[in-house]
Amino acid sequence: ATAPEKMPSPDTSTAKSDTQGAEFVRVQGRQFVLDGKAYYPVGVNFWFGAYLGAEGEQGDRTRLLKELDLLHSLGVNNLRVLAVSEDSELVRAVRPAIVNAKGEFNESLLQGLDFLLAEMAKRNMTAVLYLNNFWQWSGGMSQYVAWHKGTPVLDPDVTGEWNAFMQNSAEFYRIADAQVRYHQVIKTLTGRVNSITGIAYHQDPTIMSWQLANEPRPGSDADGRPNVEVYIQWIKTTARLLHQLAPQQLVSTGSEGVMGSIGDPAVYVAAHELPEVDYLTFHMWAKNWGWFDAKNPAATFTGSLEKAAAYIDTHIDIANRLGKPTVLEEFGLDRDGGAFAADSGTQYRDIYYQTVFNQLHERAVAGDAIAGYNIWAWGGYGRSQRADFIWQPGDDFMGDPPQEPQGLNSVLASDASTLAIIKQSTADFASLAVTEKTAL
Ligand SMILES: O=C1NC[C@H](CO)[C@@H](O)[C@@H]1O
Repeated sequence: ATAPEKMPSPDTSTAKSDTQGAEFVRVQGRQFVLDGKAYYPVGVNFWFGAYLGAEGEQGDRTRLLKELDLLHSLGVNNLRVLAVSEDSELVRAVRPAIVNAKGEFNESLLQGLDFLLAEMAKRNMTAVLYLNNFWQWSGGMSQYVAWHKGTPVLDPDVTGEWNAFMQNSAEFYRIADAQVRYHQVIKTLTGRVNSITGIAYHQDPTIMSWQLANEPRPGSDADGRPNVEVYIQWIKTTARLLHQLAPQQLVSTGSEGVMGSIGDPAVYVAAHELPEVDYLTFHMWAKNWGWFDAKNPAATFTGSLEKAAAYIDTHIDIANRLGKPTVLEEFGLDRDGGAFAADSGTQYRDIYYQTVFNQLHERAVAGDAIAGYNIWAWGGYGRSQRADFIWQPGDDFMGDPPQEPQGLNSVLASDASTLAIIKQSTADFASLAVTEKTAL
């Protein structure tokens, strides 16, 4: 489906317009700019922020305020947040969902997003909101495909068949009525008037960027090549729609980089040289990509650091060539020994974080296109009470979505050594922003 030329502008008649003049994050060459100065969004993945912000039993606003205050004390100025989840039978999908098969929205969860954004604004935080998911843990693209086909969703946590799942998710790009549903979701979110601030989402400078999806891929590495053209077209069409509906905010893809582009840098470049894509994103997964084995660190940790350094340089170099900023918006590492318990160590994680932060900062100081990062993922005060660490509806939310053990990659409020490393890094980037001369 292609977006009709003239998009109906969202109804924001009840919205306040006091954001006039409020500064939105902009792109200037390889940098983000805010209020005439270089801006480095540095922070965490906080996928469950809207869930925590919901009123009553569904959410936990008291905890959310504690989390935001702690994050603010660490110098975090940016959160990457799941803005839409789809109602699904996928066994590891988060429940409840924000939108259902009929296109009806869970108003309580959207008010949770309202509350989150309102509280983030008070702490000078900006948000990256992703509008879909290539993976199963929030319904995502495969749920749209199941709605279209009227058949049970292909569940990778049941079949174990991840290549088939990825190819199935990628069918989303080709299904016209799935795109019509998705466009309706986008119009609803960008046009929503925050029930707390009265500001329309598309006029709210707290929202730095609308992101097409979490980790959209053309398909599986083995079979995804035939989908590349429709994948690129999907990015262009969706980004154009977002620029029509939210002209003051940025658009990003949510791509993992080359590893999320069937391993082909040319596919990643083709997706991100599009003028409709304002900045690049990349993610880095030492465990998932077989670099690091927490059970055998002696044999794998040094190699992981080398592979990570190379992956980072490759993606900053591509962004340099494209002349756009790039953000490392996901990276993480297991707790020592692959443990999940909150009292387990983070020796290797701390070295990994410090090493990555050092490289990002060095490249930023050199004037390269690295413009920010988000660690994956903030668990804060959340804890799992389950012997198997598997999330069940009603449990605390942690940085690990429901498809992964709760504690796998989560950075916890009690992880003092890791928090100290994060705090130092955000301070380094904040001082970089102050010292840099940026043309108005
Ligand atoms: O977006 C993601 N990337 C990797 C995370 C850790 O495996 C995962 O939880 C999430 O789906």
